[in-house]
Amino acid sequence: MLTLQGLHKRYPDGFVALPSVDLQVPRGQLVALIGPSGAGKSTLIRCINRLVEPTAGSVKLGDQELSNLSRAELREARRRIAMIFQDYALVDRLTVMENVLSGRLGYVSFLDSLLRRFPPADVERAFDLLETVGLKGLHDRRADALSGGQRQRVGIARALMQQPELLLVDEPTASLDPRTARQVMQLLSDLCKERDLTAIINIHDVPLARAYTDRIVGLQAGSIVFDGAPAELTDAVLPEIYGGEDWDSDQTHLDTAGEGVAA
Ligand SMILES: Nc1ncnc2c1ncn2[C@@H]1O[C@H](COP(=O)(O)OP(=O)(O)OP(=O)(O)O)[C@@H](O)[C@H]1O
Repeated sequence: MLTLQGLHKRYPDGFVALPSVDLQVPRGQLVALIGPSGAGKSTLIRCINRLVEPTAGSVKLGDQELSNLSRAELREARRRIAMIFQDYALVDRLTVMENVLSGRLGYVSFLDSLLRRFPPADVERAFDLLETVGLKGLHDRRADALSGGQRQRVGIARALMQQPELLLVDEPTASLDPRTARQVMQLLSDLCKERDLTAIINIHDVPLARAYTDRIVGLQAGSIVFDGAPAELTDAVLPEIYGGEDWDSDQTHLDTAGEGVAA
């Protein structure tokens, strides 16, 4: 269970991105975080692993309070939380296998990490994960020789190498074509179910959020204005999250025929 209580973020320039967020996410749930640009989605997910430092409030993963950990304790706790990025954040000049194994860097000694020495069990697991994400046979390929969809699959395999309890996913499909975006969302959904993994996905694409997640949380100006099952996110509710006028002119994005057109 992930529990956020009174989570508050004020940036150094005084801007309050999150006034006070309360959210509970049970283990195994896949949550889509939606909302207009600037609503605070990235700030919220980054406050969970403290890539952005919350100004006040509580972030608990299971029984562990994350918001007051020392740097060393935080490093340890971050093993439990993996992140997947829109731009994949791979090292281009390294192979697929090296990128996937880098998910274990938090577990090996400093020297071993410098020399990129990993235990055979890790290498074996990396091969298994590459098969799981549909990249069997591509372990020796340089990361920059992959398609966008393949790169995101490497990012997912690297995240899973960490054996995390929580996945934080930042716009995983924003750089992908609609078909590949659906495949990536299906993969994330399957993996969460199989592994009882909790995930929060910051996503702009409402049809994809509706199709592939268990729960949708709508943010507006840093506050939760919708929290419900995908079926409850009716077209009538969307203007409450996105603001009426802008949304009306964007109705084409509401086509839920399954084509994930980025809004
Ligand atoms: N370092 C910062 N200093 C000041 N304000 C910031 C900083 N980072 C973000 N903000 C502001 O906080 C608000 C929330 O930003 P955030 O990136 O979390 O929104 P978002 O919902 O993820 O937007 P998008 O969908 O466009 O990525 C925005 O108004 C943004 O300008």
